[in-house]
Amino acid sequence: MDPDIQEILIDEQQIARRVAELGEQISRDYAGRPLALICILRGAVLFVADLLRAIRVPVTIDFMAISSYGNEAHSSGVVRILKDLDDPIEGKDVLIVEDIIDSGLTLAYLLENLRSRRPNSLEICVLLDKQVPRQVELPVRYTGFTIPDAFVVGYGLDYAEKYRNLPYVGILRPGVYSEARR
Ligand SMILES: O=P(O)(O)OC[C@H]1O[C@H](OP(=O)(O)OP(=O)(O)O)[C@H](O)[C@@H]1O
Ligand code: HPA
Ligand SMILES: [Mg+2]
Repeated sequence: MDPDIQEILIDEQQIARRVAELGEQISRDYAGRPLALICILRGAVLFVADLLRAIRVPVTIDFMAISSYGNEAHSSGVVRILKDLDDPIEGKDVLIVEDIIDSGLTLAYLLENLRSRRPNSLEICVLLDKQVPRQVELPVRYTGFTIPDAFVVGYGLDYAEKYRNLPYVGILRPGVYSEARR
């Protein structure tokens, strides 16, 4: 295990099993409706790659890059679009794919922004739902796992751009980000 990781929360096999279940559920729900996935870069890239392969109905994928954490362990509160979608979503059945919902600020911003583009439907799929008092309540349709209030990394999630390559989701040793602040 990486020495910066305090504890593995969700291992590779648990992730694979849950992603397969989500793929089946999404395939049932969207049967007969062409589905447009929107992957929120960068954190959701591993999740979406696995989820896409678990979906058995016609599906397209587009990418949007958003950032609010920068190199910090807390949200800056300012959500910025770093890269917009390539294709219009008007009239489409859209599913936003995110790695984690924490404060909810990123998804609240995205919902409002994407709703204004008039999709036929707009739903949210998150791998991790962190149990924190939400600053904004959000209708999350598909959730992989609920996790405790700790800063996690791995399977796409980073701290200061590191640890995205870990195959599991683990709690980052708090010393790693407190030492970085000095
Ligand atoms: O619910 P919130 O408090 O808004 O936090 C969730 C968001 O924060 C992280 O993105 P980040 O800004 O770190 O960008 P990244 O995906 O490129 O790491 C994460 O990937 C989510 O998009
Ligand atoms: O716990 C987290 N880890 C990584 N990125 C995040 N963005 C919001 N919360 C987190
Ligand atoms: Mg990040």
